[in-house]
Amino acid sequence: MQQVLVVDDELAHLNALSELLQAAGYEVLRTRQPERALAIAESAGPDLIITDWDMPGLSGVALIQQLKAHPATRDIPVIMCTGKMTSSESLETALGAGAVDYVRKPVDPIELRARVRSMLQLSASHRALLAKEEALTRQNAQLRELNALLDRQKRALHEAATVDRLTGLFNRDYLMEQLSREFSNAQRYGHPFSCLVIDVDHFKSFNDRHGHLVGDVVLRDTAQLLLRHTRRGDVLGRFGGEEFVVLLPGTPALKAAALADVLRGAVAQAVYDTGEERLQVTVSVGVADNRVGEPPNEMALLKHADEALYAAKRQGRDRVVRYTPGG
Ligand SMILES: Nc1nc2c(ncn2[C@@H]2O[C@H](COP(=O)(O)OP(=O)(O)OP(=O)(O)O)[C@@H](O)[C@H]2O)c(=O)[nH]1
Repeated sequence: MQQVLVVDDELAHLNALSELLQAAGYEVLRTRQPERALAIAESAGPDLIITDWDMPGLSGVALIQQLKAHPATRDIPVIMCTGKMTSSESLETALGAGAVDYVRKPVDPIELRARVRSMLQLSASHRALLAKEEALTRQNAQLRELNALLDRQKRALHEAATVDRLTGLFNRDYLMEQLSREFSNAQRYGHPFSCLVIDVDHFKSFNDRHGHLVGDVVLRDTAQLLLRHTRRGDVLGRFGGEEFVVLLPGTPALKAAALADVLRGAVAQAVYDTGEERLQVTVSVGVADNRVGEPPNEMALLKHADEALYAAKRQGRDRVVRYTPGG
């Protein structure tokens, strides 16, 4: 049942209005004290308030202003009921304060019922709209959360697909993708493009001597060391096992070999302290670019770098060898 709060200091008016509304099927809350009306409105949350204008203590206009200032009662429609509504100024004052309508005293029962009914209908649709808006806001927040979750999952999937778990560098698949892309770009724009293949020397015997776990730590630390010495734009990844690849867009073989030697030297100087032993490893590096030997595609370039790496191994390891055709 819809609830109407009636506020009027005159008992006769209060009774008359209450009876009228009850007869029309509304539940009536009533008070003769406008100050109490605020508390009742806040706790009961009636569907409509009808208030007198002239009341001791708090006038109807002041009551409406206070109701409108409070978030819990702000949206309750208020009808001003008074004999004052003779001038358009007083009508303007009442509506300006926040009343949605007014009725004149003495109250015409038919008019009052009609105004109350239409106001309650309006208020019900207003509430339904507010509820829909709230539901939409909630759904929007849920959608935002879902989107953020999807983004996180997408990032995690992308990372799983492109990152090597042991070292945190790019993995073989990603390296191959980038190799193909950078090779095509370099060929299209006539830019130099180099590739380094870096392999830890005698890693099998290192593992045999110190254990696979220590071997893992060395691979991880070597990866970080290589990362520190490469630039943004260089693509560094673990190709597999104890082999790393660095793609150097915009870099010819000579400069790439200089960088390779910096990387080789950094690895050779690094000391891995196991607590019991201070261990060192070296790397051999093969260097090739898209000019020397004119590799027709990215796989040929990689093969050139691999051939240079094996030449470095043959020549005694811990060194950098540049690819030369027929060499
Ligand atoms: N700890 C560790 N070892 C690995 C990993 N992947 C490959 N290896 C080891 O790396 C070693 C590579 O050995 P080889 O390919 O024979 O080469 P090498 O002993 O390094 O000898 P050269 O390359 O000729 O200097 C093997 O013993 C592999 O088990 C890894 O993820 N962790």
